[in-house]
Amino acid sequence: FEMKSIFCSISDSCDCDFKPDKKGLEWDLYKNLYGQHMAQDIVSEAVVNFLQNENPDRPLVLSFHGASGTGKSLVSSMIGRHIYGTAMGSPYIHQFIPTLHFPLADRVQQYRSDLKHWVERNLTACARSIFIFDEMEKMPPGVIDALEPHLGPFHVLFQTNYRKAIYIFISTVGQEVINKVALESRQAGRDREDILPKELEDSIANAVYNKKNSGFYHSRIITEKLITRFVPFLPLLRRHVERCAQRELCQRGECQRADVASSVGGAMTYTPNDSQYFSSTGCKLVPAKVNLFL
Ligand SMILES: Nc1ncnc2c1ncn2[C@@H]1O[C@H](COP(=O)(O)OP(=O)(O)OP(=O)(O)O)[C@@H](O)[C@H]1O
Repeated sequence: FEMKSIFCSISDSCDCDFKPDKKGLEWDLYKNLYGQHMAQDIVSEAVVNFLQNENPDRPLVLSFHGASGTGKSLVSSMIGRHIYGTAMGSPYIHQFIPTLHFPLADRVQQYRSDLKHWVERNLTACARSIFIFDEMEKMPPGVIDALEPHLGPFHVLFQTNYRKAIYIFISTVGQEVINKVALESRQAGRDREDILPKELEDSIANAVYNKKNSGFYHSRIITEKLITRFVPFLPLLRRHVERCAQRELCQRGECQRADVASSVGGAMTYTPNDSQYFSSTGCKLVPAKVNLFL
């Protein structure tokens, strides 16, 4: 480990066992992520461009937003899989879960210092590390700002290159804004695929900045515009839920049971009450419902 760190500092190019499969990532997003045209486009473009760059001038910082079960964790594991060949098993992919790693609001100072040192240590060992912060809505405010200096364009500190890292933040904050735009668009008879990221980005940034008791509340990461892209995940429709069910069935060798996929679609709860467009749990309960109907 020591030798490797020294080598990495000197060469400024410690890429670990970084073997990006850019085509594989694009294909996986296109084929296996349903109903999320914005996430497909933004993630493909941002990640592929970033990976192509031998010497990026700042890290890639993505923030995923949307309701539960819409594919946020799925996309973060796709990114991991196509960069390090394994979703979460790689020593260069680090996942933080606030309720586990930062449970106490009165320990913010301690968490800040732990987080900063921990990220620095990992980037010294592997400049292409990936850091995934799940459930940002549950992180005590202030903790994440410890990373502010690392997310910007300036950092080559103590010979560690901080600009090759990928940070992914995941949260449900912003779902109201996203779901509102999805609903209005549907009511206006507009195609779902016509919703553009630029209609949502500013409102998502506002929502996270103003959401009390959550990770980005009054965070300088937002005011300093250190998030490369906000990635909106739309609420899923019944047809997407049925596709999730169909895929689950195929994985179990029951591909022909379209009747089960349809029953699963029928068994979900949909919102809003009157029009029943959007699955309130996305595809999350699909495996459980498949068990029920199979
Ligand atoms: N858009 C989608 N396309 C295909 N499969 C999906 C999609 N959304 C969810 N799924 C399926 O549902 C499961 C749960 O989704 P996922 O964990 O990605 O949700 P999430 O958005 O991260 O929600 P949460 O915040 O509750 O964790 C995934 O493993 C995946 O199989």
